[in-house]
Parts: sequence; structure tokens; C-alpha cells
Amino acid sequence: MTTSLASLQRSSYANFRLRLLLGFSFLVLLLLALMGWKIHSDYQNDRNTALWQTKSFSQAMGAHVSSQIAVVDSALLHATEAIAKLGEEKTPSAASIRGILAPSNGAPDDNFWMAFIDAQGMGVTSSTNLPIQGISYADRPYFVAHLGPEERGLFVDAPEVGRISKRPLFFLSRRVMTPGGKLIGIVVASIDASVFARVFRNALFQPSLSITLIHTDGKIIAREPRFKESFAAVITETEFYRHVKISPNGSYEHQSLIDGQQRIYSFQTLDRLPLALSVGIASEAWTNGIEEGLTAAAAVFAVILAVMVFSGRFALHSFRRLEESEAGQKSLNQDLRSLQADLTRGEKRLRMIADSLPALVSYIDAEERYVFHNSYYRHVFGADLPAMVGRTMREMFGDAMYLSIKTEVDAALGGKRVSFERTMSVHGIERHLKFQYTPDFDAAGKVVGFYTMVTDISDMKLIQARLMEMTRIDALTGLPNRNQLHDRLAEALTRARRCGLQVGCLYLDIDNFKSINDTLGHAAGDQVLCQFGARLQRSVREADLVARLAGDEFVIVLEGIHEPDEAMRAAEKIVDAMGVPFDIDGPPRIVTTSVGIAVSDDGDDPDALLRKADAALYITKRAGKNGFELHVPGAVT
Ligand SMILES: Nc1nc2c(ncn2[C@@H]2O[C@H](COP(=O)(O)OP(=O)(O)OP(=O)(O)O)[C@@H](O)[C@H]2O)c(=O)[nH]1
Repeated sequence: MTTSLASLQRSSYANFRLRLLLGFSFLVLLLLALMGWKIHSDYQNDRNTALWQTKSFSQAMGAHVSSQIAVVDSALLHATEAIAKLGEEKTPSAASIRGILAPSNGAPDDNFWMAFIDAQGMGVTSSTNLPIQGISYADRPYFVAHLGPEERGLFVDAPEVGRISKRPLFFLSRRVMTPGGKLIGIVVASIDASVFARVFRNALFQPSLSITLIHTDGKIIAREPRFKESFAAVITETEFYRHVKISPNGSYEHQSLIDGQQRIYSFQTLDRLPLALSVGIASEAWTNGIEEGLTAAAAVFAVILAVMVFSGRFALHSFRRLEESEAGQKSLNQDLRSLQADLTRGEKRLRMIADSLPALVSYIDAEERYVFHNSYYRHVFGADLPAMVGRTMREMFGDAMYLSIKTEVDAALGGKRVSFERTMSVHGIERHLKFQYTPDFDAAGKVVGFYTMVTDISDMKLIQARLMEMTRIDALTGLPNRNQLHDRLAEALTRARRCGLQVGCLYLDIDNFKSINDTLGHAAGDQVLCQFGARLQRSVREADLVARLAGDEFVIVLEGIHEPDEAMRAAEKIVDAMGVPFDIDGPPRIVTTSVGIAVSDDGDDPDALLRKADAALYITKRAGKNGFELHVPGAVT
């Protein structure tokens, strides 16, 4: 039973723990899913924002570059048209071309400068003081590109370091033709790429940004940051280049070959130009918020997890304590039920025992009210007895009876064990009752009531009296025995002294009684003894006492005699009474007796008087029996 209870508790605890674990796991998963969704959504938002920023930024930068190129191209167009006009009549002079390339009314632009190269590829003049005259540029792409039969318009060349200026340059060129279609030469504009780089640098509103302008042939024109390192770098192996080759604009994520940073890029090719521009923003810049969010979420998650673990442990602990307490309570209830059952059984047993006792058993509280009583009360006092429980002893049995036992009740309530006897009238019959009161103490030693047991000892008293009587009667003859003789002789002596009279004591012994026994048998001897006693009683007055001392010895007490003669006359009468044969089994038999007589003196006690009578008997026997002698004081016996 205990084992199954324990296993039930264990399984209940394990179930609770499992459910708690499942619940917490579900919550954790839900929390993780929510956090994942939030992070993903933040990531997407931030990524989209970054993309939008780079796209907008690349459009703005592209517009700027296009406008710069347009400015340079417009200067080129102006120069080619002007030189072409000069060439309508004759070969234009270097001075006149220089006047076109570097007009006196316009300050030379440091961002780009122009040069004129003749149809053979020889430098003629420039807008600056660079000594290009006589230098061959015939191998330069920006020259070679215009040698074909078709008009190419604006040619944009790949970047390279200027041969003379040593500056990072890229070139725009247009050819100059005579109206008749003959090539006069080309005008080339050298643009300092650092001009773009400067603009880019100023536009970088945060360090993680990068702006790159490339030539679609695969070289970097300008890039910030790291303009110098990256200028004219070949990028044909980069993502940027691959994307540019596929699409005029777009986005991609890539690790930069220049500075090694992971970025998200937006790019676009510039309208009708072999140029493309990309703006990148480092991933760490736009994922910062996400990382912070992630850190915050991780912290919140850790706190929630800690709270869950703590509360889970607390819940488990509380559950276990609750279970233990419930189990304890169950066991306590069980014990209590078992105790109650024991108590009920005990009470029932006690009630049965108490009811089966032939005695009045009750419990009375300190206010003398009956708390418990057995059924014997109804047996003794009858079915009419009113309900006792709750009533006082006085109410139940009246003032007279209560007052007769009040001293003992007080003693019991005072903590004493009391035992006493009373004779009371029950249903008009005198009954002898024995009361026993046993006080009941509480834990503090205070008397809270007492147990009573009242036994009807009337019968016992009767038996006692009879027994008492039996000890004073001779069983064979029915005459008083030695005990009674002794008491009654003492009483007689007392009375005699009071009345100034004397007590006569006759001590008798059957003559030759042994021979009766021996010849006729013991039963006949008994018959003789009985008839002898009866004959003695008939021979004396009713007030006189005839007693059998032992064997064949008898004593007669004569009360109220005035002189010894009275005793002697009684003795004589007795001796004479023996003259009639005894009627016993067998032939009738003459039985004689010897008598010793003593008369009391004032100082005599029973023993003394008996001794004197016995002494006189002795004399009678010696004298021949069948007679009597009076004890004479001082006589030799
Ligand atoms: N049948 C019978 N015999 C008894 C009883 N008590 C005593 N005796 C006998 O009585 C006899 C008494 O004898 P004694 O008084 O000593 O002698 P005795 O024969 O009477 O002789 P004397 O007294 O000298 O005459 C004994 O033999 C006893 O055994 C009794 O209750 N019944």
C-alpha cells in the first residue's frame, strides 16, 4: 500500500515535470521563432534600406559623373567644331588650335585639359603648357579609335597614369574632320580621376561606404576610399564586373578585393557611356542594428530563460512539497481513521465489558454530572430510570442518598481513591452496596472527574455471615463450638458481673466413649454424640448454652446463678438424664457422663473458668466417672 502510494507520487511528480518541460520547451521554441522572425524581418528591412540607400546614392553619383563627362564632352565638341572650321581652308596652325583649346577669356580648368593630336598621331598643342608637340600618340586607344571610316563620336578611354603629367587620368576624345571627310586629327580631353575621387570622398557620409567608378573595359577610374591604390586596377575578375556585363544596373553582396570588406552594392552603367558606378555599404554598418537587436534579444531570451528555469525549479519544488504535504496529510488521515476505528472498537469493547459487569459502572465529571454509565444501572434501577448522562448525582438519586455519600464524592474529586460500603434501599429492599471511586487526572495533574464502581455485596454479606456462623457451630451436633462458647462465656461473665450473679460452667465428658467407637463403629459414635448433645439441651434452660468443645467433651454455661448448688443440681439432672439408653444402630446403649462444675468468681475470664471446670471433671473421672464434682478453690487436682 505504502509502496504503491509512493510510486503514484513519483509518477505524478514525473508527469508534472514532463508537462512543465514540454510547456517550457514550447515556450522557448515559440520565443525563438518570434525572435527569429523579428531578426529576419529586421534584417530584410535593414537590407532593403541599405539597398535603397546604395541605389539612390549610386544614381546620384552616376548623375554627377555623367554631368561632369557632359561638361568635358561639350568642351570637346566645341573644340572639334572650331578646329574643323579652321581646317576648311588650310591646315590649322598650332597657335590657332591652342587658342581654341585654351581660350584667353576662360581660365584653364585644372580638372581636365585638352590636347590636339594630328592625323598622324603627333601631339600638336594642348590647353596647358604640357610639351606634347612632336610626341607620338599614334598608339593610344583614344587616337586609334578614330581612325576607322565611321564617326565614333565621343570615345571614352580606359584610365592610366599620364605619360607626361604622371597624374591619374582617363581620356575622352573626339575626332576632327574636314567637311570633305578628311581626318584632321583628334581632340582629347584628359580628366584627372582624382577630381571624381575627391567628390566621392566628400560624399562618403559614413566610413563603411565605398564609391567606385569603372570603365566597362575592366579598370577602376576612381574609388573611395583607397583611391590611389585602386586607380586603374583591373577588375575583370570581380562580382561588380560580372554584374555590369550582364545587367545595366542591379545589386549584389560581395567582399571587396580592395579593402576586404563585405558590402552590399548597387551599381548602374552611365547612360551611353562605357562607365559604371557602384556604391557599396559595409554589411557591418547596416547589420549593426541587427546585431544590437540580436544582442538585446539574446539578453532578453537569457533573462526569460533564467526566469523560466527559476520558476520551473520553484514550481517543481513547490509541487514536490505540496505532494509530500498531501501524502503526509493522507497518511495522517489514514492514521487518524485507523485511530478512530481503534477508538471505536476500544469504546465498543469497553462498553461491552462495562455492560457485562454485574456492577454499576460510571464516569462522573468534576461537576458531578454523569458522562458515562453502563447498562447495569437499568438492570438495578429499572427501565424507568431517566436518562442519566448530563445529570448530576444529586438530581439522579435525591438529596438523602447524595448527602450520605457526599464526603466520599468530595474526597474522590480531591484526588483520593475512595472505597466504602453503604446499606441503601433499592425498590424497598435493603441492599448492601460497596462503592469504589477512582479519581481521573488530566495531563496537568488536575482532577477532571472520577470513575465509580458500585457492587451489590448483599449476597456476599449474607454468605459471609453464614460462613461466620459456620465457624461458630459444631458441624456434627449443630451446637455452638469452642469459638462461640468462648465469646458467649465472656459475655455471660460480663453480664453476671454487672448483675452481681455468677456463671456456672459444667465441663462434661462421655465415659468410655472410645469403646463405643471401637465396638459399634465411628458412625454409631457420631450418633451418640448427637443424641448426647440433644439430651443436654433438653436438660437445661433455654437461656443456658450447650456447646461441644471437641471429641466427646461438652460444656454447659449456666447464666444468672446465685450459688454453686444451682449448678450442681443441673449436673445431677444431666447425669440422671443419661439413665435412658441411647437409640443408636444396633442394640440400645447406656451412656454415662462425668461432669466437672465450676462457678465463676469476679476475676474469672472464660479460660480460667473452663480450666477450673476441667479440673473438677478430672476429679470426677478419677472418682469413677458417671457423676459430678464441684471445683473447690485450692483443691489439689
Ligand atoms: N465417633 C466419634 N468419635 C470421636 C469424635 N471425636 C473424638 N472421638 C473419639 O472419642 C474418644 C474419646 O476418648 P477419651 O475421652 O479420650 O476416652 P474415653 O474412652 O472416653 O475414656 P474416659 O474419658 O476416661 O471415659 C476417642 O477415641 C476419639 O477418637 C467424633 O466426632 N466422633
